[in-house]
Amino acid sequence: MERHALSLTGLTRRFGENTAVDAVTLTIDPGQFVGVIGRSGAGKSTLLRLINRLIDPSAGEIVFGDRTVNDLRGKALRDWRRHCAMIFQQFNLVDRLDVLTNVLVGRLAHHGFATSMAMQFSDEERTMAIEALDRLDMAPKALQRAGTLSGGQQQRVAIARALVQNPRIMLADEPIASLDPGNATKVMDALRRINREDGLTVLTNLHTLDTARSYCDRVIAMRDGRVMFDGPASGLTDRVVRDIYGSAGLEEFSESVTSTSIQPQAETISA
Ligand SMILES: Nc1ncnc2c1ncn2[C@@H]1O[C@H](COP(=O)(O)OP(=O)(O)OP(=O)(O)O)[C@@H](O)[C@H]1O
Repeated sequence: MERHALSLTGLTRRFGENTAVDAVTLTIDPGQFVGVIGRSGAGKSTLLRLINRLIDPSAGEIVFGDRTVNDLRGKALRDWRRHCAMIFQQFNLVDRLDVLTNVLVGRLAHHGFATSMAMQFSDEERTMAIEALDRLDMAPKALQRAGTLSGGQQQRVAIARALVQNPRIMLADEPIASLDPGNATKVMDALRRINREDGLTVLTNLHTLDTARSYCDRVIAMRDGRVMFDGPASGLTDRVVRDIYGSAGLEEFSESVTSTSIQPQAETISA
């Protein structure tokens, strides 16, 4: 796998008068597990969407290895999006399709028009999809309709779908915001395992401080589009958080959602 640093320089995105991401400059080394935190509207989602070019920057540069991502067009841009797998708060699975087919959807970007329209996949791709599901303890559900799974199970299927893209970077936009604590822990544990086993860079927006502290090597705190803190999770003391967010912000981010000590809970829907 290509292992390159991702560098953002002066990255800016304006929506009319509003500057959602304001001159962000940072470098993410390969294999880092990075959490982006900040209050609602701080620019976290916009930052992720800029990186995978779902939206275009108003100014600044995104560089991955020797590739200037903000200049990419056409096939090169499609390849980049394939290299940056993204998972979302709402999972975005096709409810009526089975789990295995949902994972195989992650392979479509590797296909030409005809085979992708026909949803034709090779045996090798099916094996790859089953292996990805197995890593997330979801292989037994491969033939079940995605819509019948719990939220935590759906998110793990979404991670498997992202993995079969063979990504260089995994972007996760509030991946646990809709999940109960037990499922949130399983999803974060899965991301951490992939990060450690594959050396895959993970960049995830989180809305709880304790999750960032438990899982991230590095935390980036944003406010009004700017980076207010960038450092190891251990540097995020209550004092730093209060300085960045004010005391109201501290309460907002201190609530507990995941904890490495939480025992896995029963899934809300079982097969
Ligand atoms: N497509 C858009 N059009 C106009 N304004 C937008 C658009 N997307 C984001 N914004 C604005 O940019 C700012 C940053 O939004 P963003 O969604 O990146 O914040 P966030 O930190 O991810 O918030 P949340 O935690 O609520 O998702 C907000 O003021 C938002 O209203």
